Amino acid sequence: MSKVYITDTLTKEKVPLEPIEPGIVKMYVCGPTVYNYIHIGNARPMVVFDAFRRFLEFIGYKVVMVQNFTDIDDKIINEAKEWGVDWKTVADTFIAEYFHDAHLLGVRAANFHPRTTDFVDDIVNAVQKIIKNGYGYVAANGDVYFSVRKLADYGKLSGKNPDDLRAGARVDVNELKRDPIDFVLWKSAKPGEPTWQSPWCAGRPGWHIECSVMSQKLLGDMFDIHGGGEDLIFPHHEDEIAQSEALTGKPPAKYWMHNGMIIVRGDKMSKSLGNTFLLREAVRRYGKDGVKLFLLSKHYRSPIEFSDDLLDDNSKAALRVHAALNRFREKYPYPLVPKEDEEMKGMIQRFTEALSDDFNTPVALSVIFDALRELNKSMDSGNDERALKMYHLIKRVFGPILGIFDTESPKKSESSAVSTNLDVLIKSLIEVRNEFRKAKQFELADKIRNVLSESGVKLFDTPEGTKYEIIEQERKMEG
Ligand SMILES: Nc1ncnc2c1ncn2[C@@H]1O[C@H](COP(=O)(O)OP(=O)(O)OP(=O)(O)O)[C@@H](O)[C@H]1O
Ligand SMILES: [Zn+2]
Repeated sequence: MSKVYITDTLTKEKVPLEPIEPGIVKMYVCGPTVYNYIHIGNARPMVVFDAFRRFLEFIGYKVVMVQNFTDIDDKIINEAKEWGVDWKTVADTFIAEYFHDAHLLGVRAANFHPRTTDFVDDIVNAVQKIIKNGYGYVAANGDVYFSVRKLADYGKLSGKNPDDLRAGARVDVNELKRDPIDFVLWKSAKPGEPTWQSPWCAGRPGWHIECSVMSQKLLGDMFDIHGGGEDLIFPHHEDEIAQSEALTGKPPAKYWMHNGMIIVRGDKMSKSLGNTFLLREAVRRYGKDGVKLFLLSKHYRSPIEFSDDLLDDNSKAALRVHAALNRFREKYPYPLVPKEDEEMKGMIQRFTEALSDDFNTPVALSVIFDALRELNKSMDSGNDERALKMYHLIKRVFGPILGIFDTESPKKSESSAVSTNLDVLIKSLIEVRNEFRKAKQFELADKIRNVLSESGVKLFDTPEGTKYEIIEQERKMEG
């Protein structure tokens, strides 16, 4: 089995992946809080860790993967209140929508998809143990907090220093915590909120404890890789380490892997900031493989600036691959298996080496595009034998490892025709608005902006011109 290197967030070094149990990689990836449709930022860890898992399987590992759903949280409760339904209806709805989107994107389900509220008994037991071990305390109102100062090396994952955090912390007059940087393990409910029984008060788990408990329950005290977006390093993963050390004396995972953020004009794309581009809309406009190439064409730890143009370029690249695969299959509808020759071996080796080097997908993709060029050349020159080899590499070896090119390219369906027309329509309105602005007829220009905004189309004036985004279209359509 070839050696795989990954960048471990804890040591900040590229280290060889040496699983605790040889041959098996146990991986836990933090999943979404389910109160809305997922956006293209949430899709990044889904795509990256799914592809990483496929790659590990390709080189011979067994992989056990867990991805949780946070199904109770203030934001879920607030949405439920707004819509006049209970929290569970909101959570169930967006878990169903999550699976719809994962399927659309060709992201395989994890082995386990635990939900927080299915583990409340275990969470209560864990909180009790943390208190018993001297790391937790009960506040006057029944909240339970983790006492950060009990851990000498708190902050080691994020590089944050408890004294600096303390200096920057906002201290409430009604402070229940003994130290402003303590974090909540169990929180009491406000009137009307859903509750679970506990020895301290009727309430619900804090956010961080769920992942410590579910990962321990499903993967053991210590597993191999803990993953998620880098926005979770602090406080979520830092606090998970603190909790696991308080519970077992060990950190939860041997390695930490974090994907970089999808950025929109300097901010992280996030449901709570409302600057999202829904994954479903992205797949509709750019195709599943266009979106996946967009997410995999940069190294997983680098940020990606959200850009229509970049998505468009990747969508076109995906179409070029589909066109070549289709052309080959028109001649050979049921292509069989070619004999592996030195050229194929060499390309597989380059591909594998790239992914073994901290999962370098941009380099791996360049091998796919080399194979694409050779496929087209071979078809042009009538070398069908070599064309089959290149087809085989793209369609059956490289594609499945990255989770791309496994379905037919999207046909020009009615919906994509609608979306093309919509794009033309919006761009024409933007042009008209710019004409008005040039003529200093700002009232009319604003009217266009407002009408678009009411239809869920948000305009952004950038140095490269006016761009638009369709915001939360599904919700707008209900109202
Ligand atoms: N902009 C982003 N780029 C890359 N990954 C992201 C981005 N936003 C969230 N993630 C990742 O998506 C997963 C689900 O996160 P979560 O549901 O907290 O998303 P969110 O949009 O940030 O929501 P919220 O606004 O509620 O914090 C996590 O692994 C998180 O790190
Ligand atoms: Zn988590």
